[in-house]
Amino acid sequence: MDVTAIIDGLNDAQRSAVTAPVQNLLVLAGAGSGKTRVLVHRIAWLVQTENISPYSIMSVTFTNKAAREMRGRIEELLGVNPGGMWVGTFHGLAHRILRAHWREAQLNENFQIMDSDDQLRLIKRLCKEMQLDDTRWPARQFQWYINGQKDEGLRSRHIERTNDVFDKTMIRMYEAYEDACDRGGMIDFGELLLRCLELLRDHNPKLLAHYQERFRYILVDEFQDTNAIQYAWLRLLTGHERKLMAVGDDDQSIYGWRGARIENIQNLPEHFPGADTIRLEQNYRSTNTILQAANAVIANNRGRLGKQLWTEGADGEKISLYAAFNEQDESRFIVGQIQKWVDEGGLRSESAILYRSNAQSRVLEEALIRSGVPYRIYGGHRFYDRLEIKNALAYLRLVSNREDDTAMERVINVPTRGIGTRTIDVVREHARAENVSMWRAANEVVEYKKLPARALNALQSFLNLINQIDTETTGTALNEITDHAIQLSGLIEHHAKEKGEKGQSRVENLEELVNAAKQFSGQWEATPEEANVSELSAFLDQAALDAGDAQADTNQDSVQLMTLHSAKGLEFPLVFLAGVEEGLFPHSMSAEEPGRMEEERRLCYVGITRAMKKLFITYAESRRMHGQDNFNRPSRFIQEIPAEFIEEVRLNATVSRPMSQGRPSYGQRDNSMFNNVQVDDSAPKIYLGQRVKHPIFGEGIVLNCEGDGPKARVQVNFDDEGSKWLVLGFAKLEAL
Ligand SMILES: Nc1ncnc2c1ncn2[C@@H]1O[C@H](COP(=O)(O)OP(=O)(O)OP(=O)(O)O)[C@@H](O)[C@H]1O
Ligand SMILES: [Mg+2]
Repeated sequence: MDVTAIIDGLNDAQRSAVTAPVQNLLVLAGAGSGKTRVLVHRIAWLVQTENISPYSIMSVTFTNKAAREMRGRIEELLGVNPGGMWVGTFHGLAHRILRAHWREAQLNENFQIMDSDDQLRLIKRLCKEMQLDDTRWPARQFQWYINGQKDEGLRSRHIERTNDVFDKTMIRMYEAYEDACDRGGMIDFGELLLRCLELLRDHNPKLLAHYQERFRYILVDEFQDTNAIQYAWLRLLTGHERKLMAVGDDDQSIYGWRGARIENIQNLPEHFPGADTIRLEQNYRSTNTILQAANAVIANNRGRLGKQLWTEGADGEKISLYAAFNEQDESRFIVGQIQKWVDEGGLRSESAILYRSNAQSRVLEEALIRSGVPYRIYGGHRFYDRLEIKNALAYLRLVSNREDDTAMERVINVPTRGIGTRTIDVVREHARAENVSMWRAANEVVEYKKLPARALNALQSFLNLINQIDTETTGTALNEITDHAIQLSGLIEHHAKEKGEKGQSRVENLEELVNAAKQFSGQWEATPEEANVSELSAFLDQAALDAGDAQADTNQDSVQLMTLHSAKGLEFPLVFLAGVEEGLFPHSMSAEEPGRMEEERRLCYVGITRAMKKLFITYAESRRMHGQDNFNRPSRFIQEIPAEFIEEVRLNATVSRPMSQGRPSYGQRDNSMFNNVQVDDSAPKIYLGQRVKHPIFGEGIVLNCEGDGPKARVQVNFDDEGSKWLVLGFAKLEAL
């Protein structure tokens, strides 16, 4: 047996972690210091030198993708397939135990896992049965409550009773939900862990003993993001044995909003006796510049466990900061840089675009599609595949064509409006019998009164709703039709009621669709073949094409797009952090709570440290969000990076940031962004970032200004004519 392959290529600290005797261990270290590498090598070491069978090892990772990669790397090191070893996510592993012991866990043999949409549908049904008014008691709120309780390991019977109506109703729903799940043999994600914990802890000491004996060593990656129940589960499985290796980084804890507890790292030495803490301080991933920038940003957080990270690597290139005029310009810039990278011999798959909110991907995707650059989105749907977008498009499709049965089926009761399955069955039946569309059938069912009055009313109001959206928007612009449809349909309100980031993100996506419509109008010109096609149906076609434009297949070299959250643990030679603006990142939702702001900063630390060679940070001076133009300031995180590590890229010119007065130049420009340029009263009031129109050059955005009064000069970036300097007094600019 050759162990050199396992310990070669490790530094001293890494080697001491890998070769430590079988005991509890905490590896606490910053990004890119080789934590995941240590974990993989330790598994190989245990198998090779401690004679622990792969069958006796469990390794917990954060995503299934990470689990697959880990398996591959272990196999490479060992030279054999580590069959029998359990590598997976907490949910995946709990699922495995439940499948094997469904009877003991009091489940049906064929129990079904519900995803979050199924779960919501069930809760809605219960709301109706319990006659809860869904405006006062949105189903999402129940869902959020139930999942939160399960993450804490609590069933309805464990929750303290109060006289508070809110608490009482939540608990009542939780009880009804538990019953319905048990009857139907269904289990949700949170239930996987909770049920497994109870099975081992409360019901079956023999089974617990079996697994405690079986697993002689348990390893956990990304330990900083474990929540209460995951932690309890680990404590149970390790028992009194000393056999846990946890690797993590308190600075990368980014799931606090989903119940992750950073304290689990602090408590570890107490709950897992004899745990040695090993710190890794050398970073192997990033250039010195990138690493210093990350260190400087995270230094602004308080209460850190404190780590030093250094690298032997070269300084590398400076971080490029690009101030885009708007989000279109930002995307164009990013795509241009990626093309340059590829032209110089790089791979597309070496580049990643990271963003804070899902909605940001649309404009980026469009720029990539326009330039024919293949891309993949991780941990999320492509924009036009997202549930809320498909629903909104279904309304538009019905407005455009009443005979579109798929669209009708999709949204007839979304959001819920009292049209039950029975009603839909009757309509379907009628459509089939008469060989007409669902729409016609629904009209006839109402006309012939084929259902009880309540059902008929509900159906009639749906038909009216579609007609109303249509008539009220005849002759209006495409974005207004879209806006009207998402408002009147109740989709916006429906998602706005959801608690948490998901609802917020769905609302943002819907608003983004309005932006997409507006942009489409600006670009669309009917070809002769399309003379009879309305702008709306052309828009719908394009959306369908975009959605059907198969995600670049795994083998194709493609750019990686993902949210910052899903980028955890990964690394890429070329990274773009897009939309680094106040309000977007840090997200406005985190502004009030100091704890949340620190979590945003950790997210920024995660983002910066994904980059190996080159990092671009971009922000837009004007961005359409929530249906209006926003002029956000550059993110505070940019200001937290020392100026020496940054160079600004602007209008094809690269300038080093002047250090005069110790203030970065963008800070000054940023302040002026909100001040009107002083001009005499006859000239229009122009401010930076504003859209203007020139009689000859057309429309553009004001980028810069010099001087004041009528002689002031402004720089305008015209959509078609490029950037020009003009004297304000003569230019006849019209503010738009
Ligand atoms: N001793 C070493 N010699 C050479 N390369 C190393 C060494 N240790 C780690 N690396 C490389 O450094 C990079 C980062 O390692 P790894 O992903 O394990 O870090 P990490 O601490 O898990 O990072 P993160 O906190 O982002 O999850 C990888 O490309 C890895 O192969
Ligand atoms: Mg890692």
